[in-house]
Amino acid sequence: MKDGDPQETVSVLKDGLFKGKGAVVSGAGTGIGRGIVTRLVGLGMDVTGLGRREEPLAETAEAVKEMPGSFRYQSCNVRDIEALEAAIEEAGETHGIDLLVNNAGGQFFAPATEISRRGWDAVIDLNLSAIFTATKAAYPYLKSRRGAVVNMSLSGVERGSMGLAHSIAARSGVLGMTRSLALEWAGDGIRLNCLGPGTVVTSGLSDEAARALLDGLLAATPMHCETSVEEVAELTAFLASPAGRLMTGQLIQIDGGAHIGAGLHMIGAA
Ligand SMILES: CCCCCCC/C=C/C(=O)SCCNC(=O)CCNC(=O)[C@H](O)C(C)(C)COP(=O)(O)OP(=O)(O)OC[C@H]1O[C@@H](n2cnc3c(N)ncnc32)[C@H](O)[C@@H]1OP(=O)(O)O
Ligand SMILES: NC(=O)C1=CN([C@@H]2O[C@H](COP(=O)(O)OP(=O)(O)OC[C@H]3O[C@@H](n4cnc5c(N)ncnc54)[C@H](OP(=O)(O)O)[C@@H]3O)[C@@H](O)[C@H]2O)C=CC1
Repeated sequence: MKDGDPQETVSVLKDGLFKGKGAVVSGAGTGIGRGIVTRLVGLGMDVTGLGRREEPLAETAEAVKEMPGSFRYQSCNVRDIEALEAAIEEAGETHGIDLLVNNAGGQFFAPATEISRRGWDAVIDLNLSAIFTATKAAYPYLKSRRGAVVNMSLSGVERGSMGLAHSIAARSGVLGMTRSLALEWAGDGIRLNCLGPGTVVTSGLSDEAARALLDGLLAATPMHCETSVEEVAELTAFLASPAGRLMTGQLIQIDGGAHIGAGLHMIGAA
């Protein structure tokens, strides 16, 4: 996506769509999270952003300050259960929750034999347990607004992946949880879905080891292209919109066909 404003290029939703609506986005200071905040605030939403570091969150605030909605942020480690519950409650009381985006996440690449129990627990806490905590804490607010949840997953999560046993286990758990809560909460009008982005070039993928993977990831992607932050943001907003009214319990892979192609899951096999 090289020409023009990348968000303009993929924008299909109408201005003011989310005026008066509220959202919580975790991992809001960087990469995909910042892109999602930017689109939601651009569409008129009042958004609370969470993350551990204040500086990137403040940069997100600066980037959206002239937009139609509003953005407030709170430093919060989503692995701290009480802090996360309190942050969700505060956001719910401040502007209501029509949309919860569980985006904070990450892992390290390592073969299973090199993942210690503490390393396993760290990745499960961040990518599975924190999502359960946030979603459960948001339930009363989601219920009163007939809201939506978008959980950030990975392309190819159903296939498994070399070097990501912990992360794939966590995100498979999130998919199971998403589908189970989609059933339990359908009567409340709450919808839950997972998004599986392919390769998104963000700061999270900028260290030397990760960059070395990029060529392999793109070669294994049938469309040989990256997924843009703006594409993930537009799809997230779509899922919260009236057009997404009947979508629940889905894993939507936005990845140039990566999950049906040669196999990102074999990266690192050589
Ligand atoms: C299907 C294939 C798709 C491929 C595409 C994949 C694209 C994915 C992209 C992204 O996810 S982008 C976002 C990327 N950003 C990150 O991943 C960064 C986030 N990572 C972290 O924050 C941390 O790594 C962590 C996993 C949350 C751990 O955080 P914590 O601060 O708790 O860690 P430590 O206290 O340092 O260590 C805890 C424990 O973990 C072990 N460990 C840490 N790194 C490694 C490693 N590289 N290899 C092996 N083990 C590691 C560490 O040693 C500690 O264990 P003990 O030594 O105490 O036993
Ligand atoms: N980039 C990619 O190719 C892909 C990414 N994904 C997933 O998308 C999501 C966003 O990734 P991306 O934007 O690329 O990566 P980033 O590393 O830029 O974003 C991760 C965000 O999560 C926040 N975060 C991490 N740990 C915690 C924590 N314990 N408490 C609160 N916030 C935390 C970080 O903020 P802080 O450090 O300040 O806490 C950061 O803002 C992740 O779940 C990632 O795994 C999925 C597929 C592909």
